[in-house]
Order: sequence, then C-alpha cells, then structure tokens
Amino acid sequence: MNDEAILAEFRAANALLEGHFILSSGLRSPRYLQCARVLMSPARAERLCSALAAKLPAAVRSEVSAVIAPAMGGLICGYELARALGVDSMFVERPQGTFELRRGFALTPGQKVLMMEDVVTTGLSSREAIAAIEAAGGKVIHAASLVDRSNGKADLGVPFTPLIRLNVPSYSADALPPELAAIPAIKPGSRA
Ligand SMILES: O=P(O)(O)OC[C@H]1O[C@H](OP(=O)(O)OP(=O)(O)O)[C@H](O)[C@@H]1O
Ligand SMILES: O=C(O)c1cc(=O)[nH]c(=O)[nH]1
Ligand SMILES: [Mg+2]
Repeated sequence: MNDEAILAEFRAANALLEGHFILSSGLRSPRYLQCARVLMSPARAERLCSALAAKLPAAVRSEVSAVIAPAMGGLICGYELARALGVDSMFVERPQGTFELRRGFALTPGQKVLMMEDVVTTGLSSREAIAAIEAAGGKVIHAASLVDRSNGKADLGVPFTPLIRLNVPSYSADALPPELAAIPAIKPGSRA
C-alpha cells in the first residue's frame, strides 16, 4: 500500500482534522490524525494493519510472539497487527498516570515483543510504553505505528517502522503562529 492509498483511507474516514489541537506532549498543532476514526471500520483497520505487517522486517515478523500497545490509541491497531502477525495482543494502560501491564497479562522473561502505537509525535508515549513492557520482563525488539508525525525526530530506542510518515507542524504553546492562536484549542487524547 503506497502513501497515496494510505492517505486515501484517512481521508475516507474523515480522520485528517484541521483546527487547533493540544497534543499528548502539550505541543500545539493545526492538524490532528484521528486514528480512532480510521479504525472504526474493521475492514479498513485490517487493510492498514496487514499492510504494516508486510512492511516489517522478516526477522521481526518471525521472532515476535506478542504485540503490546499503549491504551487507548494503540488498542485497536495493536490488536489488528497481532492478528496479521498471528501472535497475542496485549496492552499497557495508565490508571495511575504511568503505563503498566495489568488484567492478568504476563510475559515470560525476555519474551520478544513488538510495541505498536497509533501515532508517534515526540515518541514520549512510545518510550514510556516500551519501559513498561521491559519492566514486566519483555524485550521490545521493534516498534511500529500507523503514523509517524515526528518529522524524523522521534528516537524510540529500538528500530521503528511506521506505516506512513507525515510532515505535520507542531509548536510549543508559547510560540504559536498568530493564525493558530486565534482558534480555541481542543485536546482530543486522554493523557491527563
Ligand atoms: O509521541 P507522543 O508525543 O507521545 O504523542 C503520541 C501519543 O499521543 C496520543 O495518545 P494520548 O496520550 O493522547 O492518549 P490516548 O492514546 O489515550 O488517546 C497517541 O495515541 C500517542 O500515544
Ligand atoms: O501527538 C498527539 O497527541 C497526537 C497527534 C495526532 O495527530 N493524533 C493523535 O492521535 N495524537
Ligand atoms: Mg496514545
């Protein structure tokens, strides 16, 4: 699936939002990729995640035995990627502010895991999810996401395969361009 076909899926899902958004990192942006809208169609989720599975290095496809995603955004795409790879799907969540593996999910020591996100902007959530998986005994050998909007800046500490890279601007709250400052800001994500 090429970038144009992937973007067509996002457009068809009305997932390319424009406005003034407060991102998980606190950065501000005039554009937001609402992956929940992309993933509300199971058929579309399956198309995109099987395309992502096909982009992964063959060694990763054969070695990982679980996909673990950070809730909420990573849940559905992590599950679909796990389906495409034929492995288990789990998630980490942050009921107390820090990602942890709960709900009886467990890893054998050194179990090889792929960490799957919906969107990578600064990479902070991905790094925190990887740390939680490693704290639970797993070895994260690869990371993946639907979208990398870090403009090449995110370092997740492990090899990383996004389905698509998009050049989208982000600004710190004290350096907003005037056209963005003029629009009321909304925060679509769930980080407190
Ligand atoms: O690379 P980063 O700068 O960390 O930003 C990307 C993260 O932000 C969003 O999650 P959010 O924290 O908004 O919560 P959600 O997944 O519960 O919606 C998204 O799902 C990624 O996890
Ligand atoms: O950085 C984020 O929080 C973020 C950006 C984006 O485009 N989409 C999203 O779900 N989260
Ligand atoms: Mg998230």
